[in-house]
Amino acid sequence: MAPGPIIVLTGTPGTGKTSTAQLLASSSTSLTPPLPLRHINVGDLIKEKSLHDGWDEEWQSWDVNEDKVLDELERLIDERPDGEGLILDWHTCDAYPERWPDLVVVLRCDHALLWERLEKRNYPMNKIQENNESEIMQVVLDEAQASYPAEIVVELKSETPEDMEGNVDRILEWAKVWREQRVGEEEEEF
Ligand SMILES: Nc1ncnc2c1ncn2[C@@H]1O[C@H](COP(=O)(O)OP(=O)(O)OP(=O)(O)O)[C@@H](O)[C@H]1O
Repeated sequence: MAPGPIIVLTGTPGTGKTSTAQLLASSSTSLTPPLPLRHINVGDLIKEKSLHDGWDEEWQSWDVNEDKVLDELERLIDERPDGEGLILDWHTCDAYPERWPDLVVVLRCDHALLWERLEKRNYPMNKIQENNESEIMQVVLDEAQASYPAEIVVELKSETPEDMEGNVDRILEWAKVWREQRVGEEEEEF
């Protein structure tokens, strides 16, 4: 069996990547036949495996070492079991090699709603402002569109629980079609 798809799930912090990825990963096993999608929270991985060069006090975040992150992700990609796909959940996406993603999902959210979400998390004001401006200026969407072919980049609204459920359904539908195409290609090669 061939490996499953690599889905890049990106967006400004607070747009709902982790919540969506968790629902997507848990729902993916209920497909028939199952197409397990493993959720990789890249931010957590950076902390757990120390893939950084220390803590940035001003921005209250880790100074990420991209080379280490890419090496670790490459290892996870190469070692994934047959049939398993990966969801790469991170607030940036242009560091990944172009060959990695089969789908790039950019979550979007109204900036006032995003402000509220980040305030609830007790983010420092400079970080709330920076993320808010970034969402208004669609920085992550531009980054995704500049880095990957247009046909694999999709922008999805993530403002309500219904949006999230609809987004997960859409991604699962995409995964089913992706798998059918792969099986067809394998049969042709055979
Ligand atoms: N579609 C949605 N509808 C309602 N609430 C949402 C939605 N998406 C996210 N939220 C809420 O917004 C907050 C941030 O969500 P989440 O942690 O999933 O975002 P994130 O993009 O992964 O953030 P970060 O990049 O900082 O990890 C959470 O409280 C979550 O419950």
